Amino acid sequence: MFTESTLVFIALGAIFAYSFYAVLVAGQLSLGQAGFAATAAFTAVTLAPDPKDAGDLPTLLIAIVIGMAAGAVAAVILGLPTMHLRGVFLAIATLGFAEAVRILLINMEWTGGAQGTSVPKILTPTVAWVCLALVAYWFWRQGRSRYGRALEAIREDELAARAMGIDVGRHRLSAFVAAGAIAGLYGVLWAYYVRLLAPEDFGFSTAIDGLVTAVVGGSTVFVGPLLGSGFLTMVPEVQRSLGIEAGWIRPFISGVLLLVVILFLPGGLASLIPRRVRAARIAPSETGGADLQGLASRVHPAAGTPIVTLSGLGKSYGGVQAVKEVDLTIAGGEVLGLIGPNGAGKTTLVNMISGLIAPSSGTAEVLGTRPGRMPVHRVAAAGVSRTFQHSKLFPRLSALENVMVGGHLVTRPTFLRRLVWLPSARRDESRAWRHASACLARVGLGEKAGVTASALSYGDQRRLEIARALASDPSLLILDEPAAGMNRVEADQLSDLIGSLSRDGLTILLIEHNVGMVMRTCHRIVVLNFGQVIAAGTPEEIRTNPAVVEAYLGSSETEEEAQ
Ligand SMILES: Nc1ncnc2c1ncn2[C@@H]1O[C@H](COP(=O)(O)OP(=O)(O)OP(=O)(O)O)[C@@H](O)[C@H]1O
Repeated sequence: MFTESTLVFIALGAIFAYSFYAVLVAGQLSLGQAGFAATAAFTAVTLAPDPKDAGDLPTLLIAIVIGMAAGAVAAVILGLPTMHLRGVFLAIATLGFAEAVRILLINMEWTGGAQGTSVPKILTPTVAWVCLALVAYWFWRQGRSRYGRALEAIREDELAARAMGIDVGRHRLSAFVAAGAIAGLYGVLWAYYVRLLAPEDFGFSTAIDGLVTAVVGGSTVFVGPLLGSGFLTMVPEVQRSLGIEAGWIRPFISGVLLLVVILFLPGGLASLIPRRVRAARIAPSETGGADLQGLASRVHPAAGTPIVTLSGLGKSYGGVQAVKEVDLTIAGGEVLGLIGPNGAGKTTLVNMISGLIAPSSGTAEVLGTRPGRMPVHRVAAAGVSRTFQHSKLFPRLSALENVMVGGHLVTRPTFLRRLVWLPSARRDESRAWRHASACLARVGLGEKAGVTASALSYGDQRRLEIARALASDPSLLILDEPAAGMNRVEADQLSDLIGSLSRDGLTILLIEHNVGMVMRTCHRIVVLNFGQVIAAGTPEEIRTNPAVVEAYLGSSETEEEAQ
């Protein structure tokens, strides 16, 4: 059953599927890989020496280098203008590129046009499988690195990944370039195996085959493409051995399989060899310990120095003026409460402070940065970290992995060092594990490190967001309704935690509807109503301020008493 050609086609199919996997792990859907493969194949067979002069293996190696470089360059050229596109728009743009390449190649003389060009068959199953092993190895080592976690975080929730300090644009482009290089490798290997290389080998159906193989195999676990290719390549073999001749069976089964996988196995075939892979990532010995292993080393601004200065800050959405002319200073070490009725503009205001939305008027200066005028990850790097009103965890990652992503800014890149097994990479990874574990322990989730974020209770998810925000060692921590859904005991524990973080020198901006907790926890409170600051002062001053009682406290205290 395993003829030489079956073995080669399993390897080639898997390598091509890895070029889809490379971007799917970062949540990108690209169909341009056929174009990269075609560019690489024709460039390589044109530039590489003749095997008769140079020898089979040297020729193949030179062609592989040329092809991977051509694929990567094509990906940079296509990626730069398209990386801001998402989902189906990226798929369509990249598909357009692949079709344009195919049409161009058909109409060129040097490619042999539609007839194609003959290429010596010098690829052996051994070389094909060595190439596959190297590609699989690359993704295996990537998976547990800081870079791999950042890509997964982007796939799970791009906005939260930005807020954790991840440069999303750069990461998406590098994943795209890896896809281009691997598709280039596939193109070259294909060219040197099929004898006749034609632009039609890289059409729309080729791209769909690669995508289906990656998705059926599993696009979140590194063995997925290999499983997918093994499975789909074996379908016609099994069919032949059963004496079934019909040629439509393979595409039909591919289609049905895709449907079954999407409906019942969203993680693909690889999810059938499950959790062990994930669980092994969290050794029990690594989840204990409470010291921060030197990763929390930021020097916080001195108490009392202004770290947030807002002047005339405003934001309007069409006719709605969500925030109007807000002037506010937050001093280092302060715990500042931000309260106000629903729709008062609290979330809009903190979104401007953390750089997620740009103000329509006025200016904001936060820890020396200008949020709204620079990328969110640079504001985060200056020491701003936050939780979100509606949970923005990375749902398919474990609690510990969520917090490790939170530590992106305070940990060193490990991927390239992991490729060559440098011991320093292992040391850095375990420091990152221990740092994340300490953050989890601090919010009381030390025992739940291995639990998938989406499986945690609502209260635990709120705590996990705080642990993740703490992992970046922030100077300014913004908590957007962290006590929502918590009972009184949990809210009191949260209040104690905020107090202890403040004693560590953090500045905290707390948005909360639980007024009792805000009064107990904050040094100063600012009240917003209809986008404007209507009062600011100590908890006692706010409690007795008639305007605040009328606009907000009257109703919310009644609500609280009723609970
Ligand atoms: N993206 C948006 N597009 C249009 N209007 C928006 C947008 N975001 C917020 N608004 C409007 O701006 C106003 C302020 O909303 P915001 O969410 O900032 O209030 P909030 O004080 O955080 O409210 P809540 O306590 O309910 O969370 C509301 O009227 C809201 O409808």
